[in-house]
Amino acid sequence: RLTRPPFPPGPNPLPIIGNILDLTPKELWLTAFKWARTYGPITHLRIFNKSLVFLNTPKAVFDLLDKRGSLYSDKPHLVMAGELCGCENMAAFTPYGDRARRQRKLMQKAFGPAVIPRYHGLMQMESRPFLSRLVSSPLQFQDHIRRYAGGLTLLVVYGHQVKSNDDPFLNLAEECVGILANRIASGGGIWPVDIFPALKYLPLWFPGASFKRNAVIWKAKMEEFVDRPYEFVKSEIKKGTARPSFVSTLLEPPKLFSYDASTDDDDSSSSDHDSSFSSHNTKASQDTTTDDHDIRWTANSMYSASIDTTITTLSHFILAMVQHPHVLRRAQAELDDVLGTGGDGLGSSPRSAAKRLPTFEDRAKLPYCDAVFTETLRWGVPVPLSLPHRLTQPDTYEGMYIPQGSLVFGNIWAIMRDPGLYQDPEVFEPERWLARDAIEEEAGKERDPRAFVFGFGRRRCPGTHLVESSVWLLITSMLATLDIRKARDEKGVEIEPVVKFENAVFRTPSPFVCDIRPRSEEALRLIMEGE
Ligand code: HEM
Repeated sequence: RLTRPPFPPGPNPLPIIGNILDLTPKELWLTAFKWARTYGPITHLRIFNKSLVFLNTPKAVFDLLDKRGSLYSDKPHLVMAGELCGCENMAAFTPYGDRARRQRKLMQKAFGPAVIPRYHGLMQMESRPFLSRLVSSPLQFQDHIRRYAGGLTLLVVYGHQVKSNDDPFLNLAEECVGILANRIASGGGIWPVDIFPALKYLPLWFPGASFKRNAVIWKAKMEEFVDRPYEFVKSEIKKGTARPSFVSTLLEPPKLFSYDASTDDDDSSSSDHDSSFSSHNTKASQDTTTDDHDIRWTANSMYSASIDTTITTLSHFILAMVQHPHVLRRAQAELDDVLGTGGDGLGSSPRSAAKRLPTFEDRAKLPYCDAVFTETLRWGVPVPLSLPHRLTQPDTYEGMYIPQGSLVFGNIWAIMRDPGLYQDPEVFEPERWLARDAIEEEAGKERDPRAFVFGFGRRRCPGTHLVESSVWLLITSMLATLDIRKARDEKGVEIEPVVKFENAVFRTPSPFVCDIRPRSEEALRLIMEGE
């Protein structure tokens, strides 16, 4: 003790309980940001005998979470979330080891970069109904995004097609992701029982054991969330009506899903969902040690992780457009130039809307739209403290001691709001990404929000490549066809959107009032085509 280096700096702990009173159940990233400004690249807190470490600079996150990934890729064993609430098998909670590697392999098969082009057709097919739902009930935009994101993953992972916002699987997912993110993981996910595991033996009726009574209810919900869509696929397989999907292809022995990278190029234009899997099913996978349990939980992990993150990102995009009409107009002008214009100029835009919806082939010609997407990720910071990693051995970094078992948070919020990295970081300014080679140059690469907002090292988000395509397509499709602006009251006065962030893990804006409508009659026709 006397010879080891000091802990990283941080707020003074109280005797025994440490810094527990410094933690906030909501928006912990705002407090962690203040610590970063006060204490520098690393902040250390102690909760009873557990260390919490916040890494506040790109150098600190890359040095530790990336370069020392073999030490920093475990996940905390949380008695409350994992054992009592039954989440220990979800990918984001799986300890680093064989099971985590098997799960990530499966996710790579479903959503690795080379596979994504196979879903392009499906995304394009789903984006038009999304726009049409948005136009018919714009105030429910978060419901529509939920349906799009959940629907896309449900179709790809379970072969289930969502037909309404009231879909039972979508409702179940919303309820469970809400419980997980805002109840179980509230305040960083540390409960007294995580500090004193013996508390788990308290009988349910015992005063102060309400956490256990809640855990019983939440665990039952989580199991239902994992099992119901999975059992659905099994029964569809039995009936012979299963759509090809990630789960069905892994479950049907003669059609084990095998991903063969050499076949990517010739299939990239595939435009129907079925071909994402079925055309590649003939070759049985030789290395499949996957069992029912792995498939069940991996499928659920991808599904549950895709919904809130996408809702959050796209809600930030809509908010940014409402608050920055000049950005919307510039992006629309770029799209009009590339897609061609026509029509009557119903909307307030200087032009009258694009002639067709954007496709992935247009992307290279739309640098400003790409800049809007990049800036949305930076400005919105969907998961501001990432998810905690656990350190498996004691470590020393720049003369500071980080104890074994520390929970380590990449403080993405502090990085995305660092004026040393991004001038006027609070300002939504896509132009910052247009400076020549802003992202390609070495210095630019280090600033690219994609290097941060999806987490770090061996636990980095496996959904990044899907998001890169699906969110880009939705953003550009909305820009091409819709005007997004402030709503007006009955006197015609603009209503400023009021936004609150009341979450513990995701930075999801509360629903806000805005006006979303087609840019022109022609845009409306384009949206409604095929309805
Ligand atoms: C804009 C959207 C998204 C953002 C910002 C995002 C961000 C993140 C972050 C910050 C993490 C924690 C990484 C870490 O521990 O270092 C994560 C983990 C994860 N994400 Fe995403 N994500 C998004 C969309 C998705 C989608 C669409 C999927 C599924 C298709 C997905 C699946 C997962 C899974 C399974 C994990 C846990 C990985 C592990 O612990 O090994 N995410 N994500």
